Amino acid sequence: MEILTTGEMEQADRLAIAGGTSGFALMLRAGQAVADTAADLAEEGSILVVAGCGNNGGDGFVAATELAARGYDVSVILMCERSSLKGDAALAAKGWKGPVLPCDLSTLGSPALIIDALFGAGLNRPVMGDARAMIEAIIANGAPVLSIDLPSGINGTTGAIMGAAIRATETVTFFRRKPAHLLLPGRIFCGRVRVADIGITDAVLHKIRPITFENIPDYWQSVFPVPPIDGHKYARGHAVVVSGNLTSTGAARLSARSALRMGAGLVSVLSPDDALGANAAALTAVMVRRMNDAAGLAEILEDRRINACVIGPGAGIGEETRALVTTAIAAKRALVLDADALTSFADAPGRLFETIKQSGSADIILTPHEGEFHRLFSEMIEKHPLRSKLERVRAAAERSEAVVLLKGPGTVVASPDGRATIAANAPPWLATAGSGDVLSGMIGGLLAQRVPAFEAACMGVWMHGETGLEAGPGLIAEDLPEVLPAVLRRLYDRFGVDY
Ligand SMILES: NC(=O)C1=CN([C@@H]2O[C@H](COP(=O)(O)OP(=O)(O)OC[C@H]3O[C@@H](n4cnc5c(N)ncnc54)[C@H](O)[C@@H]3O)[C@@H](O)[C@H]2O)[C@@H](O)CC1
Ligand SMILES: [K+]
Repeated sequence: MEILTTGEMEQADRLAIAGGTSGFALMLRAGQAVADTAADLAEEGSILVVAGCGNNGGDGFVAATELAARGYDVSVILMCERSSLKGDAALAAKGWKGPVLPCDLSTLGSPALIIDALFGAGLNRPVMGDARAMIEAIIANGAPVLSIDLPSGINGTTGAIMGAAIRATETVTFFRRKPAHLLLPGRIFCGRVRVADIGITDAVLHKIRPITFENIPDYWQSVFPVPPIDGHKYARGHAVVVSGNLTSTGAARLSARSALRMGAGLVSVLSPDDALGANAAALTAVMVRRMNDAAGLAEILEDRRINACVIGPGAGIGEETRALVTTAIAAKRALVLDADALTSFADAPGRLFETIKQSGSADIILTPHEGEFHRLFSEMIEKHPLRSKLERVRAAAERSEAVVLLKGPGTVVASPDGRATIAANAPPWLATAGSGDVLSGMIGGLLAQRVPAFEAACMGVWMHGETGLEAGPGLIAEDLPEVLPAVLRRLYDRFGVDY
């Protein structure tokens, strides 16, 4: 499902209006959708609408009118003079026949529900003065809040808090979600999000050409790998994972096991001599091969059947790892660079980006967490400190010419061609030691099955989140590959794949 920035949503409104649906008709539908949700949230008791001076307030007036017509006890507070309302908002206010209370914090009372119609997409500066005092009074009131379009104070495009913001119980937005409904901190402030149809047709998307999407199976279903009945293991690819030395081998094994569970036909751990025994003793279906340095890796990669490579989990930081990375890039294998493979370039990220650029490879994925991301892209972050996570990852993909996956709550994946996805399915207990190693392996397993890099990264992130949900609170990283079959089975059922 597409995600629209507030600018793109304005364009959608304009295109719908140009197509013959008036702005006021859109507002009427928006207000009615809000009234429907309000009726679900407050079966009895009074409803207070707090309206701002723009069209978000207009939606609030329509909802108030609709709810009063349904017999609810509704009151409206307006943050400006009624006479200063313009356009559709002024028309909407005309439809409201009840009193309009001035902005007085003492008149909030004890409503069963507050409808937040202060600011929506038009919020364009930090909230101060009366508006901020009102937001704080609504928070202090404690009544459930239904926000229209966005919780007031949240920037729709970045998800940032502009000074102060309402914490909604539920948010009703229109046509498509906005980045703030998925990006943190916005997502936390939205509560449940409902997307209402207000009569804008999907045809407008052909003109808008959105490049941001929710990371859900619908988005990558068309490239989800399903082995054919007559397939054999080599057709499912061979992934290799580079192991660290004797004291740090677990991460690579965890990653390798995840790649195998994800469906790679064969997976090998490439191990230095000192760790061969440890790796061999701990692995069964995953194979072990000796590999001591970049020359050894180059030799192994002469086998064209090895088509995907994961470097980073427990690999160690330094020149040796840098050499392994440049060797794998030069060998043009689909590649996941994680953890130590990224930190090894912290002092000279340009060297990594230049190597990627020269290779012309489209199948390289960088999977940093926030710390590693800062180390690699510090120059860019210093230049544009206020960018949202979405904007930062998109710029990083453009800079590195690789797919960039920034881990954390609300993982964002971006492609150098501009496409990006935001995930919202990961539970917080997924933040545990080794979880990232599993993710890199899952993606490696998808690359081995020849899923294109951007989709493999998106798919891996979503599946990783689902395995977190499946394993539940208390999970440890080892649990994640073990519950992957259950997640895959559900996906097969959802996609209607026979098995
Ligand atoms: N035709 C349309 O464009 C539609 C718009 N809709 C609604 O309209 C909303 C957008 O309306 P608007 O563009 O009028 O914007 P808003 O109603 O979100 O707010 C804009 C007003 O707030 C002021 N403002 C912005 N930041 C402020 C701050 N920090 N402190 C004080 N004042 C501030 C602006 O100067 C402007 O007067 C959407 O969120 C949605 O709820 C819906 O009715 C559907 C149709
Ligand atoms: K609002």
